[in-house]
Amino acid sequence: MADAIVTDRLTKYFGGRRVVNGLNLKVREGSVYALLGRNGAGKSTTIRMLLGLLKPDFGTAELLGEEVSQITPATRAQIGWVGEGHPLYRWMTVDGAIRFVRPFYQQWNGDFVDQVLDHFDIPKKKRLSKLSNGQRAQVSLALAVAPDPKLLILDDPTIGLDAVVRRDFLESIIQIIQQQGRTILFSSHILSDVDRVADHIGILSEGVLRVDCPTEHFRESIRKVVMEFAEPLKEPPACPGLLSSSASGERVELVIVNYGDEHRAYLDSLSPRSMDVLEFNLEDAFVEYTRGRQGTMPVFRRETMNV
Ligand SMILES: Nc1ncnc2c1ncn2[C@@H]1O[C@H](COP(=O)(O)OP(=O)(O)OP(=O)(O)O)[C@@H](O)[C@H]1O
Repeated sequence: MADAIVTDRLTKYFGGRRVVNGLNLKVREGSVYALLGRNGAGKSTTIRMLLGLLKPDFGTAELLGEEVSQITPATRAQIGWVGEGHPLYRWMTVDGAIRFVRPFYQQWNGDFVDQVLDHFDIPKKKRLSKLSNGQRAQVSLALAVAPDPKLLILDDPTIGLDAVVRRDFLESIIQIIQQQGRTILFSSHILSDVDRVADHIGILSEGVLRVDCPTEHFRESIRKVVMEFAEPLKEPPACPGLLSSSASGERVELVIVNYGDEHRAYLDSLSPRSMDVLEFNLEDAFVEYTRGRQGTMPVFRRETMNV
């Protein structure tokens, strides 16, 4: 299947610091790809380069098969996006914002915009400056989806939305877009949303893409092993893929990446009195993975994992 987004060694420096570092990103057509990372990891900078809002210092990016710096108006019209903080001209009314954005696109699903505004009780005559942050977010998401884009790029779209709106609205947008085999790339810190809607995740750490694999694969690859021994160990066991370990008396906890039969056989050989292998949800797996130093993080990539 073709890739809707391809970057090749995409790099950005700010003040001599490399904040996006040789990024090779591939987002397959039809996928919902979540770009994750701790604060300052480089997500918005990456998205701004993809959208042509920021010039890379090195490397290239292609959207829908066209190099970002030379993208044609016809292709641009097939890309919907929402920037961080939902930027809109706040002096406009809701209706005015729709009339302003509408002529930029050949296709426009006006019914969808009306349905969204009705559903969330947003009066069309009201100025954007008089709406709440969450209501403005709803308007800007509706405007981004109205042209029925082939590719939707959203920088932290759930900022300012309450839990009900997040579920109701974001998920329905994703369903609508995905039904037609469209592609979505979004950044987020709400891992429960990501777990529900994203089929693939990328995790940036200090501008480096350390993880690029199916969401489920990442979640299931990280396990916590809790062991009780007859007496305290002199030092916690070391094994390949060990992310962290802690020991308290006879109890030892290990967090291990790519946990498998070899780990089990090795840990069994230490003759623990008991051993439990626990699964993580996506948020806990993300926290365990990203809380360490970058140098100690194992890499999960399509090319190294055959996925
Ligand atoms: N215009 C700029 N000038 C200088 N430094 C910048 C600029 N924009 C971003 N940075 C720096 O680049 C790094 C990456 O920022 P970026 O906004 O891409 O991170 P992020 O992953 O989106 O973070 P967050 O989750 O907090 O939004 C940060 O250290 C930030 O301070």
